[in-house]
Amino acid sequence: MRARGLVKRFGDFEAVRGIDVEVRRGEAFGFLGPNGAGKSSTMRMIACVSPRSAGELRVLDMDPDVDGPRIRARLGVVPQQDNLDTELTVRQNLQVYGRYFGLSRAHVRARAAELMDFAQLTERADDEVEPLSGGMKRRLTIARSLVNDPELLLLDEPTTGLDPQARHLLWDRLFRLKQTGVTLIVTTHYMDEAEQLCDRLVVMDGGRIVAEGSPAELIRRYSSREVVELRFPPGGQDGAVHRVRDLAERVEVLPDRLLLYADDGEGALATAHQRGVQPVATLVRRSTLEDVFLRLTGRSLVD
Ligand SMILES: Nc1ncnc2c1ncn2[C@@H]1O[C@H](COP(=O)(O)OP(=O)(O)OP(=O)(O)O)[C@@H](O)[C@H]1O
Repeated sequence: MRARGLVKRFGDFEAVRGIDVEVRRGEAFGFLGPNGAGKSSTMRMIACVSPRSAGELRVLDMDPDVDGPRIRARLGVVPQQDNLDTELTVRQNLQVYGRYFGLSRAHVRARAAELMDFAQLTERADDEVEPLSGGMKRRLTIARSLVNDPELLLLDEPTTGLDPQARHLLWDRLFRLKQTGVTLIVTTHYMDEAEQLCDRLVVMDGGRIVAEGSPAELIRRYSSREVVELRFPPGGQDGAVHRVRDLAERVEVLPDRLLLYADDGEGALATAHQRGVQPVATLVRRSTLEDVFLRLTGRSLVD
Protein backbone atom coordinates (compact mmCIF):
# COMPACT_ATOMS: atom_id res chain seq x y z
CA MET A 1 0.00 0.00 0.00
CA ARG A 2 1.35 3.42 -0.91
CA ALA A 3 -0.14 6.86 -0.44
CA ARG A 4 1.29 10.17 -1.65
CA GLY A 5 -0.36 13.46 -0.70
CA LEU A 6 -3.52 11.54 0.18
CA VAL A 7 -6.44 13.82 1.09
CA LYS A 8 -9.97 13.18 2.35
CA ARG A 9 -12.41 16.08 2.46
CA PHE A 10 -15.92 16.17 3.87
CA GLY A 11 -17.33 19.39 2.40
CA ASP A 12 -14.86 22.13 3.37
CA PHE A 13 -13.34 20.04 6.15
CA GLU A 14 -10.10 18.16 5.50
CA ALA A 15 -10.06 15.02 7.66
CA VAL A 16 -6.87 13.70 6.01
CA ARG A 17 -4.48 16.44 4.94
CA GLY A 18 -2.04 15.09 2.39
CA ILE A 19 -0.35 12.09 3.98
CA ASP A 20 2.55 10.02 2.59
CA VAL A 21 2.67 6.39 3.76
CA GLU A 22 4.20 3.19 2.48
CA VAL A 23 3.30 -0.20 3.94
CA ARG A 24 5.49 -3.12 2.91
CA ARG A 25 4.20 -6.59 2.25
CA GLY A 26 4.12 -8.83 5.31
CA GLU A 27 4.56 -6.09 7.86
CA ALA A 28 2.22 -4.98 10.62
CA PHE A 29 1.71 -1.27 10.19
CA GLY A 30 -0.11 1.07 12.55
CA PHE A 31 -1.94 4.38 12.35
CA LEU A 32 -1.77 5.70 15.90
CA GLY A 33 -3.62 8.82 16.97
CA PRO A 34 -6.41 10.21 19.12
CA ASN A 35 -10.10 10.31 18.15
CA GLY A 36 -10.62 12.47 15.09
CA ALA A 37 -7.01 12.19 13.87
CA GLY A 38 -8.16 10.84 10.49
CA LYS A 39 -7.27 7.18 10.98
CA SER A 40 -10.66 5.71 10.03
CA SER A 41 -11.01 8.05 7.06
CA THR A 42 -7.63 6.81 5.81
CA MET A 43 -8.59 3.17 6.37
CA ARG A 44 -11.85 3.61 4.49
CA MET A 45 -9.95 4.93 1.47
CA ILE A 46 -7.55 1.97 1.61
CA ALA A 47 -10.53 -0.39 1.95
CA CYS A 48 -11.98 1.11 -1.26
CA VAL A 49 -15.22 2.11 0.45
CA SER A 50 -14.59 5.86 0.43
CA PRO A 51 -13.05 7.63 -2.58
CA ARG A 52 -10.01 9.84 -2.03
CA SER A 53 -10.43 13.57 -2.55
CA ALA A 54 -6.89 14.13 -3.85
CA GLY A 55 -3.45 12.53 -4.01
CA GLU A 56 -2.25 9.10 -5.04
CA LEU A 57 -3.22 5.77 -3.54
CA ARG A 58 -2.12 2.27 -4.55
CA VAL A 59 -3.44 -0.80 -2.75
CA LEU A 60 -2.01 -4.22 -3.70
CA ASP A 61 -0.44 -2.39 -6.68
CA MET A 62 -3.82 -1.27 -7.95
CA ASP A 63 -5.77 1.97 -7.98
CA PRO A 64 -8.90 1.88 -5.77
CA ASP A 65 -10.72 4.26 -8.14
CA VAL A 66 -10.30 1.82 -11.01
CA ASP A 67 -9.89 -1.60 -9.42
CA GLY A 68 -12.02 -1.38 -6.25
CA PRO A 69 -13.75 -4.77 -6.67
CA ARG A 70 -10.50 -6.58 -7.54
CA ILE A 71 -8.77 -5.08 -4.53
CA ARG A 72 -11.67 -5.85 -2.20
CA ALA A 73 -11.61 -9.50 -3.26
CA ARG A 74 -8.06 -9.74 -1.85
CA LEU A 75 -8.66 -7.66 1.28
CA GLY A 76 -10.03 -8.45 4.72
CA VAL A 77 -11.71 -5.64 6.63
CA VAL A 78 -12.42 -5.57 10.37
CA PRO A 79 -14.58 -2.51 11.05
CA GLN A 80 -14.53 -0.51 14.27
CA GLN A 81 -17.93 -1.91 15.31
CA ASP A 82 -18.64 -5.63 15.00
CA ASN A 83 -21.36 -6.14 12.42
CA LEU A 84 -21.99 -9.85 12.88
CA ASP A 85 -25.38 -11.36 12.26
CA THR A 86 -26.31 -11.97 15.88
CA GLU A 87 -29.22 -14.31 15.09
CA LEU A 88 -26.97 -16.74 13.25
CA THR A 89 -24.53 -19.17 14.84
CA VAL A 90 -20.77 -18.74 14.79
CA ARG A 91 -20.44 -21.25 11.96
CA GLN A 92 -23.29 -19.74 9.95
CA ASN A 93 -21.74 -16.27 10.16
CA LEU A 94 -18.58 -17.59 8.54
CA GLN A 95 -20.38 -19.67 5.95
CA VAL A 96 -22.81 -16.95 4.86
CA TYR A 97 -19.93 -14.51 4.46
CA GLY A 98 -17.93 -17.04 2.47
CA ARG A 99 -20.82 -17.48 0.09
CA TYR A 100 -20.77 -13.71 -0.62
CA PHE A 101 -17.33 -14.23 -2.10
CA GLY A 102 -18.74 -16.88 -4.39
CA LEU A 103 -16.76 -19.69 -2.75
CA SER A 104 -18.13 -23.21 -3.16
CA ARG A 105 -20.17 -24.79 -0.34
CA ALA A 106 -17.50 -27.42 0.36
CA HIS A 107 -14.70 -24.85 0.38
CA VAL A 108 -16.66 -22.56 2.70
CA ARG A 109 -17.41 -25.42 5.09
CA ALA A 110 -13.73 -26.38 5.34
CA ARG A 111 -12.60 -22.77 5.64
CA ALA A 112 -15.15 -22.06 8.38
CA ALA A 113 -13.80 -25.00 10.40
CA GLU A 114 -10.23 -23.76 9.98
CA LEU A 115 -11.17 -20.24 11.00
CA MET A 116 -13.13 -21.35 14.06
CA ASP A 117 -10.04 -23.22 15.13
CA PHE A 118 -7.90 -20.11 14.51
CA ALA A 119 -10.33 -17.93 16.47
CA GLN A 120 -10.57 -20.51 19.27
CA LEU A 121 -14.32 -20.73 18.79
CA THR A 122 -14.74 -24.34 17.69
CA GLU A 123 -16.55 -25.23 20.90
CA ARG A 124 -19.04 -22.44 20.25
CA ALA A 125 -19.55 -23.33 16.56
CA ASP A 126 -23.28 -23.95 16.84
CA ASP A 127 -24.05 -21.25 19.40
CA GLU A 128 -25.74 -18.04 18.40
CA VAL A 129 -23.50 -14.99 18.38
CA GLU A 130 -25.55 -12.72 20.65
CA PRO A 131 -24.50 -14.21 24.01
CA LEU A 132 -20.78 -14.46 23.16
CA SER A 133 -18.33 -12.22 25.06
CA GLY A 134 -16.95 -9.07 23.44
CA GLY A 135 -13.60 -10.77 22.86
CA MET A 136 -15.22 -13.78 21.18
CA LYS A 137 -17.30 -11.56 18.92
CA ARG A 138 -14.20 -9.63 17.95
CA ARG A 139 -12.31 -12.85 17.16
CA LEU A 140 -15.25 -14.01 15.09
CA THR A 141 -15.29 -10.72 13.17
CA ILE A 142 -11.60 -11.19 12.45
CA ALA A 143 -12.14 -14.83 11.45
CA ARG A 144 -14.92 -13.73 9.12
CA SER A 145 -12.66 -11.14 7.49
CA LEU A 146 -10.27 -13.99 6.64
CA VAL A 147 -12.81 -16.13 4.77
CA ASN A 148 -11.40 -15.12 1.39
CA ASP A 149 -7.77 -15.68 2.43
CA PRO A 150 -6.83 -12.00 2.15
CA GLU A 151 -3.27 -10.80 1.53
CA LEU A 152 -3.96 -7.57 3.38
CA LEU A 153 -6.04 -7.24 6.54
CA LEU A 154 -7.33 -3.83 7.67
CA LEU A 155 -8.26 -3.59 11.34
CA ASP A 156 -9.92 -0.45 12.68
CA GLU A 157 -9.35 -0.28 16.45
CA PRO A 158 -9.33 -4.06 16.89
CA THR A 159 -9.38 -4.17 20.69
CA THR A 160 -11.32 -1.08 21.77
CA GLY A 161 -13.68 -1.99 24.59
CA LEU A 162 -12.07 -5.35 25.42
CA ASP A 163 -10.62 -6.33 28.77
CA PRO A 164 -6.84 -6.91 29.06
CA GLN A 165 -7.05 -10.69 28.79
CA ALA A 166 -9.23 -10.56 25.68
CA ARG A 167 -6.88 -7.98 24.14
CA HIS A 168 -3.84 -10.20 24.70
CA LEU A 169 -5.59 -13.20 23.19
CA LEU A 170 -6.49 -11.15 20.15
CA TRP A 171 -2.96 -9.78 19.74
CA ASP A 172 -1.71 -13.36 19.84
CA ARG A 173 -4.07 -14.31 16.99
CA LEU A 174 -2.97 -11.30 14.94
CA PHE A 175 0.66 -12.13 15.55
CA ARG A 176 0.07 -15.65 14.24
CA LEU A 177 -1.64 -14.26 11.21
CA LYS A 178 1.31 -12.03 10.47
CA GLN A 179 3.58 -15.05 10.69
CA THR A 180 1.62 -16.59 7.84
CA GLY A 181 2.59 -13.61 5.66
CA VAL A 182 -0.59 -11.52 5.83
CA THR A 183 0.04 -7.76 5.82
CA LEU A 184 -1.73 -6.02 8.69
CA ILE A 185 -2.78 -2.38 8.81
CA VAL A 186 -4.15 -1.39 12.19
CA THR A 187 -5.58 1.83 13.57
CA THR A 188 -5.49 2.34 17.28
CA HIS A 189 -5.43 4.99 19.95
CA TYR A 190 -3.78 2.58 22.38
CA MET A 191 -0.03 3.01 22.49
CA ASP A 192 0.45 -0.43 24.06
CA GLU A 193 -1.42 -2.00 21.16
CA ALA A 194 0.81 -0.19 18.66
CA GLU A 195 3.90 -1.29 20.58
CA GLN A 196 2.74 -4.90 20.74
CA LEU A 197 1.58 -5.28 17.18
CA CYS A 198 3.32 -2.89 14.86
CA ASP A 199 6.65 -3.22 13.10
CA ARG A 200 6.28 0.37 11.99
CA LEU A 201 3.70 3.05 12.52
CA VAL A 202 2.76 6.63 11.85
CA VAL A 203 1.51 8.95 14.54
CA MET A 204 -1.43 11.02 13.23
CA ASP A 205 -2.88 14.18 14.64
CA GLY A 206 -5.39 16.53 13.05
CA GLY A 207 -5.27 14.74 9.69
CA ARG A 208 -1.48 14.89 9.40
CA ILE A 209 1.38 12.50 10.09
CA VAL A 210 3.54 13.90 12.85
CA ALA A 211 6.07 11.04 13.12
CA GLU A 212 6.95 7.73 11.52
CA GLY A 213 9.10 4.77 12.52
CA SER A 214 9.22 1.56 14.53
CA PRO A 215 7.99 1.89 18.14
CA ALA A 216 11.58 1.61 19.41
CA GLU A 217 12.86 4.20 16.92
CA LEU A 218 10.15 6.67 17.82
CA ILE A 219 10.84 6.28 21.53
CA ARG A 220 14.58 6.70 20.95
CA ARG A 221 14.07 9.77 18.79
CA TYR A 222 11.45 11.57 20.85
CA SER A 223 11.84 10.40 24.42
CA SER A 224 14.36 9.40 27.07
CA ARG A 225 14.98 5.79 28.10
CA GLU A 226 13.08 6.22 31.36
CA VAL A 227 10.42 8.46 32.80
CA VAL A 228 9.99 9.42 36.44
CA GLU A 229 6.42 10.21 37.45
CA LEU A 230 6.02 12.35 40.53
CA ARG A 231 2.42 12.66 41.73
CA PHE A 232 1.26 15.63 43.80
CA PRO A 233 -1.99 16.84 45.28
CA PRO A 234 -3.65 19.44 43.01
CA GLY A 235 -1.30 22.39 42.47
CA GLY A 236 1.49 20.77 44.51
CA GLN A 237 3.68 20.12 41.49
CA ASP A 238 4.15 23.81 40.67
CA GLY A 239 6.53 24.45 43.57
CA ALA A 240 8.61 21.37 42.73
CA VAL A 241 9.27 22.13 39.06
CA HIS A 242 12.27 24.44 39.56
CA ARG A 243 13.93 21.87 41.87
CA VAL A 244 13.86 19.05 39.34
CA ARG A 245 14.19 20.87 36.03
CA ASP A 246 17.94 20.21 35.66
CA LEU A 247 17.55 16.49 36.50
CA ALA A 248 15.93 15.60 33.19
CA GLU A 249 16.21 16.32 29.48
CA ARG A 250 12.63 17.51 29.63
CA VAL A 251 9.97 18.01 32.29
CA GLU A 252 6.24 17.84 31.53
CA VAL A 253 3.86 19.49 33.96
CA LEU A 254 0.50 17.66 34.03
CA PRO A 255 -2.45 18.61 36.28
CA ASP A 256 -1.61 16.00 38.93
CA ARG A 257 2.04 15.16 38.30
CA LEU A 258 5.42 15.96 36.86
CA LEU A 259 7.04 13.74 34.26
CA LEU A 260 10.83 13.77 34.24
CA TYR A 261 12.37 12.45 31.04
CA ALA A 262 15.76 11.06 32.05
CA ASP A 263 17.78 8.07 30.89
CA ASP A 264 18.62 7.22 34.51
CA GLY A 265 15.25 7.47 36.22
CA GLU A 266 16.31 6.06 39.61
CA GLY A 267 19.21 8.53 39.76
CA ALA A 268 16.94 11.48 38.98
CA LEU A 269 14.42 10.32 41.58
CA ALA A 270 17.09 9.94 44.28
CA THR A 271 18.36 13.47 43.63
CA ALA A 272 14.81 14.86 43.70
CA HIS A 273 14.32 13.27 47.14
CA GLN A 274 17.66 14.69 48.35
CA ARG A 275 16.47 18.12 47.32
CA GLY A 276 13.41 17.77 49.51
CA VAL A 277 10.85 17.19 46.77
CA GLN A 278 7.98 15.29 48.41
CA PRO A 279 5.50 13.80 45.98
CA VAL A 280 2.66 11.59 47.29
CA ALA A 281 3.64 8.78 44.91
CA THR A 282 6.50 8.03 42.54
CA LEU A 283 7.04 5.70 39.63
CA VAL A 284 10.05 5.03 37.40
CA ARG A 285 9.07 3.42 34.12
CA ARG A 286 10.38 3.05 30.60
CA SER A 287 9.26 5.49 27.92
CA THR A 288 6.27 4.52 25.80
CA LEU A 289 4.62 5.79 22.64
CA GLU A 290 2.30 7.77 24.91
CA ASP A 291 5.35 9.86 25.88
CA VAL A 292 6.21 10.27 22.22
CA PHE A 293 2.70 11.50 21.52
CA LEU A 294 2.78 13.92 24.44
CA ARG A 295 6.09 15.32 23.22
CA LEU A 296 4.86 15.72 19.66
CA THR A 297 1.45 17.22 20.37
CA GLY A 298 1.46 18.41 23.98
CA ARG A 299 -1.60 16.21 24.60
CA SER A 300 -2.40 12.72 25.85
CA LEU A 301 -3.56 10.09 23.38
CA VAL A 302 -6.53 8.99 25.41
CA ASP A 303 -8.24 11.89 27.13
N1 LIG B 1 -18.68 11.18 6.90
C1 LIG B 1 -18.14 12.25 7.50
N2 LIG B 1 -18.65 13.48 7.32
C2 LIG B 1 -18.11 14.56 7.94
N3 LIG B 1 -17.04 14.51 8.75
C3 LIG B 1 -16.48 13.32 8.97
C4 LIG B 1 -17.00 12.11 8.36
N4 LIG B 1 -16.23 11.07 8.75
C5 LIG B 1 -15.30 11.58 9.57
N5 LIG B 1 -15.44 12.92 9.70
C6 LIG B 1 -14.59 13.81 10.49
O1 LIG B 1 -13.25 13.63 10.09
C7 LIG B 1 -12.36 13.69 11.21
C8 LIG B 1 -11.53 12.43 11.24
O2 LIG B 1 -12.38 11.33 11.55
P1 LIG B 1 -11.85 9.83 11.59
O3 LIG B 1 -13.02 8.98 11.94
O4 LIG B 1 -11.11 9.55 10.35
O5 LIG B 1 -10.84 9.91 12.80
P2 LIG B 1 -10.22 8.74 13.62
O6 LIG B 1 -8.80 9.12 13.82
O7 LIG B 1 -10.49 7.45 13.00
O8 LIG B 1 -10.99 8.84 14.98
P3 LIG B 1 -11.92 7.76 15.68
O9 LIG B 1 -11.01 7.01 16.55
O10 LIG B 1 -12.89 8.63 16.44
O11 LIG B 1 -12.58 6.96 14.60
C9 LIG B 1 -13.24 13.88 12.42
O12 LIG B 1 -13.23 15.25 12.78
C10 LIG B 1 -14.62 13.44 11.96
O13 LIG B 1 -15.62 14.17 12.63
